[in-house]
Amino acid sequence: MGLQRVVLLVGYETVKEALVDQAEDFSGRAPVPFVYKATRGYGLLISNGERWRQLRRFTLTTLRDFGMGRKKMESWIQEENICIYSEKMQKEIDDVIGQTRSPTMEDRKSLPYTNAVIHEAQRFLDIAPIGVPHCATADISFKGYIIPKVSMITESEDHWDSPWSFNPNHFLDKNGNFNTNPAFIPFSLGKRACVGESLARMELFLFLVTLLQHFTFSSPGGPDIVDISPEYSNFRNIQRRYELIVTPH
Ligand code: HEM
Repeated sequence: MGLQRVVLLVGYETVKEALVDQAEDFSGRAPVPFVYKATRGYGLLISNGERWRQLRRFTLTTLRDFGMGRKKMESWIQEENICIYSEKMQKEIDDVIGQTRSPTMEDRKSLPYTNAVIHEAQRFLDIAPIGVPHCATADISFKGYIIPKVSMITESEDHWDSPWSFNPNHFLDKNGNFNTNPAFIPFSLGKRACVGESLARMELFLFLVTLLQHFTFSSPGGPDIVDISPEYSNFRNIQRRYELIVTPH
């Protein structure tokens, strides 16, 4: 962020109050120096004002035309792949889908544990820990403070039983049913929220379930030697590299 002043919004309620209840005031994108240098201010992510409005409308329409989050997209995603493992997820997937049929988004309702693990992985890995900084569109008033037009605004959250542990129970009720938590906002909220959210969610679910249907993933030194803390943590949390043993079923 260099020497620019930053206002940090902490806690889900504060973030929601700013990005949803006062959406227009907080819809500006801060000129993050390295992004600005790479893009010269062009493109949906970094632009502001009329250019951003037009790009956003165009992008959402185009993604919709390509079928983002729809049935057809589902069948394209089913043909690709990535990784992760857990015996419990594999058992749930075996019981509900088996190993021959491809998963569909409809299956998500019947796979609460797998769905909870995906949500917990996104929460815990926290790849964009401060989101993508916003800026106020004018001198605005928020919670009794005046935030000048150029201030940067970033986000942070804190709403979990054990925020620093990987625990899928953050997304399960006591009967093992999937339970959403409003503080889960990896795609952010409001007018600047991620335009790729439904595509990304579909990919995460279909990739993971397909992989676990066909492979078991293990670590050469056993699970205990895997360090799941990020190797670097700054604007992004960068995860460590691991060696994996991938065994087909
Ligand atoms: C797991 C995957 C993803 C995560 C966690 C993620 C997260 C985010 C976050 C936190 C923002 C900033 C929102 C804000 O400023 O309040 C964002 C913006 C954005 N995302 Fe994503 N995203 C993901 C995948 C995608 C995909 C697949 C696409 C493209 C199809 C995409 C396109 C964009 C664009 C264009 C913006 C800028 C929107 C704007 O400034 O108006 N993202 N994303």
